[in-house]
Amino acid sequence: MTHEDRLVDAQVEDEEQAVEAALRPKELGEFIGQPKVREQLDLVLRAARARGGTADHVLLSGAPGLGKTTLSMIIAAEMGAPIRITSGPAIQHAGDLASILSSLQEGEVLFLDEIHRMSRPAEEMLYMAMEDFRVDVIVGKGPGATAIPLELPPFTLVGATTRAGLLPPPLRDRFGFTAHMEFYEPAELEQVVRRSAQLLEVHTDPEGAVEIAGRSRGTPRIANRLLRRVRDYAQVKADGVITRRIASAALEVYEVDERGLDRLDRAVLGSLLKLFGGGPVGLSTLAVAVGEERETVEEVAEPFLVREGLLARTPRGRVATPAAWAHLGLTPPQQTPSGGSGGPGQQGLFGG
Ligand SMILES: Nc1ncnc2c1ncn2[C@@H]1O[C@H](COP(=O)(O)OP(=O)(O)OP(=O)(O)O)[C@@H](O)[C@H]1O
Repeated sequence: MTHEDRLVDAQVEDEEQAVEAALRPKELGEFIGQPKVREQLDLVLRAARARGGTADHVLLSGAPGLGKTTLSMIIAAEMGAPIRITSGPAIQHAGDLASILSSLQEGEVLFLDEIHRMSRPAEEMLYMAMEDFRVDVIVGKGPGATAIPLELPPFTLVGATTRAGLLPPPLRDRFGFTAHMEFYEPAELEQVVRRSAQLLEVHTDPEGAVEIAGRSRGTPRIANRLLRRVRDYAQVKADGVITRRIASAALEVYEVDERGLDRLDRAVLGSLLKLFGGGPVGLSTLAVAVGEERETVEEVAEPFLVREGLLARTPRGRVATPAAWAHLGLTPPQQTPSGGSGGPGQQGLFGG
């Protein structure tokens, strides 16, 4: 199973981009949740506008689908500035960055997604561009190479990263404002669902929105995606109105349970509980039992299970928490005096 196969994955799919664009809030007042980020950003932008200048560089960190691209567009809109969108992996040479920077207009917002994945020479060029609005373009090679300084118009860099800790400190320090985006509360996701339903002209009753929000893993992108699938179901199987019953029946078809776990998550948890007595069990052994690649279990399923407090990664292997037993409606085995579960899948038997 890959990221793309999953309804509850937070990565954006290609065909999803147009509909996402239609659902994006356009101004700060419309942006739901993240109260601290909104309040702080509002101050930064108001102050910049009052000075008649350009806003400070902004770093947004947080998991995929939490609204970093949306917020960068809002920053541009609130500043009345154009926006240029690119990403770290697209900038492999310093020259790529130089050509983007030299074509920016005064006050323009440059959104650099996945900024931690930029090449080293490009990153070093960015330091000077951010601080002095200047770059040195190197012409020629070897001992005859010369650096030609190029003045840039003032601009606002909005960098986005899933992990701010991956950024080298000199880059991190050059941002005037850093915001960490948290996962959304269910009540906030409910608002996201209600707002999107209105834009998509689908009728959702309050309970229907609650049901979708509760299964959206704290992520607006997933909430919007589940809403679209529930809308399909409501249109095909009912009168088009999303009620709690319709939402839960639709998401049962798509195998997304009431806590947002999908088939893969439940397969991992189910194996851990039923075959290995709740662990500890090694990652490789667990992956074989589920019939998936080790990386899929580790990178695709586990982060959410850990965040939900259903699974723990310990030095001795993966361990299910009491909440995992409760979620799958199973009873944990009696503890043996040695502290192990006594289940059939102990680390010693299967290695891993
Ligand atoms: N606070 C919010 N209020 C309403 N809708 C939101 C909010 N945040 C995100 N969304 C919606 O969720 C979708 C994903 O948001 P966005 O593309 O901005 O996420 P992202 O963090 O940039 O993701 P990635 O890191 O994968 O690029 C968009 O359709 C957007 O409309």
